[in-house]
Amino acid sequence: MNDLVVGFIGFGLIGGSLAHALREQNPKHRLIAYYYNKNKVNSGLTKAVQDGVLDDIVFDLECLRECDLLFLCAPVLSNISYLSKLKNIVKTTCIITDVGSVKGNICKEAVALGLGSQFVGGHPMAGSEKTGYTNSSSRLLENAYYILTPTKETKEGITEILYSLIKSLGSIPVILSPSEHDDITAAISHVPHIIAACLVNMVKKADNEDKMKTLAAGGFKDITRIASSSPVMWQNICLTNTDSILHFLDNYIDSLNEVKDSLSANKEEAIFDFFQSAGEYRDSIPNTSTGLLNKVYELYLDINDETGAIATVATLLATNLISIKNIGIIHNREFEEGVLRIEFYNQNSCEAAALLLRKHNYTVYER
Ligand SMILES: NC(=O)C1=CN([C@@H]2O[C@H](COP(=O)(O)OP(=O)(O)OC[C@H]3O[C@@H](n4cnc5c(N)ncnc54)[C@H](O)[C@@H]3O)[C@@H](O)[C@H]2O)C=CC1
Ligand SMILES: O=C(O)C(=O)Cc1ccc(O)cc1
Repeated sequence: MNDLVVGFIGFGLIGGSLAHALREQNPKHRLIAYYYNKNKVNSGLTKAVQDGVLDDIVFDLECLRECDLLFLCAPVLSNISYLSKLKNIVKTTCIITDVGSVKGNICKEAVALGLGSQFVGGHPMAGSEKTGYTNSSSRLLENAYYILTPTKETKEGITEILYSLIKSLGSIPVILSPSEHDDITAAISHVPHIIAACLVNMVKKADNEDKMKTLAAGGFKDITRIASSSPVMWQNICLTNTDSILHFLDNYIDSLNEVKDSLSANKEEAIFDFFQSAGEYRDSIPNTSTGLLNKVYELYLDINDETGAIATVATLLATNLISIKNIGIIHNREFEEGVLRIEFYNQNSCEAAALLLRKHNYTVYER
């Protein structure tokens, strides 16, 4: 990729992670971030300059005139409001994209302002409940799906350029329409965040002596981790993807009422089926999770059912200096016969192991 001038508006967890990844991909890109308050500069931005991740902080949107590529990385409503301010500033050749969790409104606004031809919506499907540059890392984007939503008017070639750039940063680009994006993310991200917050608030209300908080175990913590996310960010998401969120919230309320009915009527079989069908679908979700917290580097491998087969694989990897984090036979619906699952410490080891094992005629599955 050529040396680019890349601008950021909003420079926290996601903006910072993109900047890290761009810097690693090509140290010669010029990376600049706009900040809206000259008198109280965000310490993350100053740190990014010290780290050599940013070249400059600018306080005037006019300074973004030189950008070849502009990432809007503030909360969704702020990103939308910047488009009208940028309209008479950016070059016509500048590609404008955003990273917001909702895509319909911003794509519509870009078209309405006449910026549709140079705008492509973007959304890295990776992140965490943490905020700010200090929590950012290029690893956040590694192997993460990164959705791109061109507008009806995006000029030919623009989406392709962004697609290649995203790929070169280690993410997996996927193209969707803005409405399909908003529907999918309402179901798999936005409603689950609301549910996590509801669960926490339910316990908070009932927990008069903090006994519940003290005793809260792994399951509760797993399902509510995302309740610690930025309230501003989630307020913005709820205010912009309202229709899709309401639709899936209605479905969710229906399913809660079904469970309630099964419990009230003591329907043993229905209660069992409820948990079983959820478990089956949950187990079928690929384990190649994204984000800093749960990244898993794993391979699956057919091996002969004979003594020493696992040891042979482990020895082959060890003699090639590839460290194993975990190894074991697994059985699930996808691999009915059972396969060997090997987990590694990082992406490089995982890729090197796949190459090596294939060279030794093993059948390797990467998910
Ligand atoms: N946190 C996550 O896991 C993910 C977030 N997103 C989206 O990325 C965007 C940014 O989120 P994060 O980086 O997580 O949040 P963050 O809170 O870490 O960073 C947001 C940054 O925007 C700045 N900002 C706020 N209002 C601004 C304004 N009016 N003008 C300029 N800058 C402003 C803040 O100072 C902060 O540095 C949001 O639109 C969010 O929907 C997308 C994928 C994952
Ligand atoms: O922390 C998590 O697991 C998340 O779900 C992070 C996240 C938050 C918002 C998005 O639009 C995408 C990903």
